[in-house]
Amino acid sequence: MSTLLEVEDLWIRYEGGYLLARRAHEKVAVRGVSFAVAEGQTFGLVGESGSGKSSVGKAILRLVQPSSGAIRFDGQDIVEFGRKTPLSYRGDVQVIFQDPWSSLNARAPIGRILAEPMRRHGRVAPGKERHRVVELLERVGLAPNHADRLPSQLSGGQRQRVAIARALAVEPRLIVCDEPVSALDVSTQGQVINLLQDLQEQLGLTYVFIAHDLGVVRHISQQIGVMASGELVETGLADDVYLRPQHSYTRALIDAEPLPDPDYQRERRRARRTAAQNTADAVPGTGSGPAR
Ligand SMILES: Nc1ncnc2c1ncn2[C@@H]1O[C@H](COP(=O)(O)OP(=O)(O)OP(=O)(O)O)[C@@H](O)[C@H]1O
Repeated sequence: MSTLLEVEDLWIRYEGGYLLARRAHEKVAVRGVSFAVAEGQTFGLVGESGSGKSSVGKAILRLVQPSSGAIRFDGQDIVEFGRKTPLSYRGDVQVIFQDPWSSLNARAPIGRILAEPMRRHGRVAPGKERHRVVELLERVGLAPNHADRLPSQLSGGQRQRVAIARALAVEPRLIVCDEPVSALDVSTQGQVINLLQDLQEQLGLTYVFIAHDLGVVRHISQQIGVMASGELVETGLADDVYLRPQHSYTRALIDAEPLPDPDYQRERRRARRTAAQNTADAVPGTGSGPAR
């Protein structure tokens, strides 16, 4: 499997304005983050609020310019684009935000919201727009007549499906999913995650999936990276990170989940038993370990 996205030693600093000609403050939001994502796979990026996840996503989307480091997409360093981002990259890399309500034009019918990016990126032949819109709506589980409705006439889950369809309209290769289910109720969250997984299988999409809930990220990711204070403190296969976390911050993140996963609890009990056994084995005369 080939690597589609490679982030290498990424640093992002925000300058906080100037006070009496002196720099008031500088915020280092991302500190030397590196990871790679294979084509067709999902890299989950988790961490609490303010840990720097969205800043990494924005740098991939070219919404912030990194202070240093490289972001290679299909081998090309996109940091070197500087101020000019080619239209082809804007099409290849799309985003789904947390709040579909604020990311969709409230006054435009859904059909227009979907047709506009297709036209801009030359992804539709003249006269074929309605056909493509209906195709996209069906792909995300909506009905053709949703094309004539306004965002306000849809539920939160349906609006997020429209946001997904809009991302698909330009036939991207990579989608940055920035907390795409955080604003939805639990049953709708599951449906949207399943939809994203189905689309990945059907279209070979690659995702960077940002969330604060490790339980959600685990279900959709092959690899997970855990961020704290701008640094990637742990990375690995999704089940290893979730079931056998090495970093205390990762454990705290899982323990903070409202409904601890039974797999995780079972794995933690097993790890505690093994640790107790090892201690007993190492200290003569304690526990059930053999006396030496
Ligand atoms: N434009 C900006 N100017 C100054 N500081 C910023 C800016 N954007 C983000 N920050 C700061 O950078 C740090 C990382 O923010 P970021 O949004 O990347 O974190 P996050 O983990 O995605 O948090 P959340 O889940 O709340 O979005 C935070 O301390 C934030 O206040």
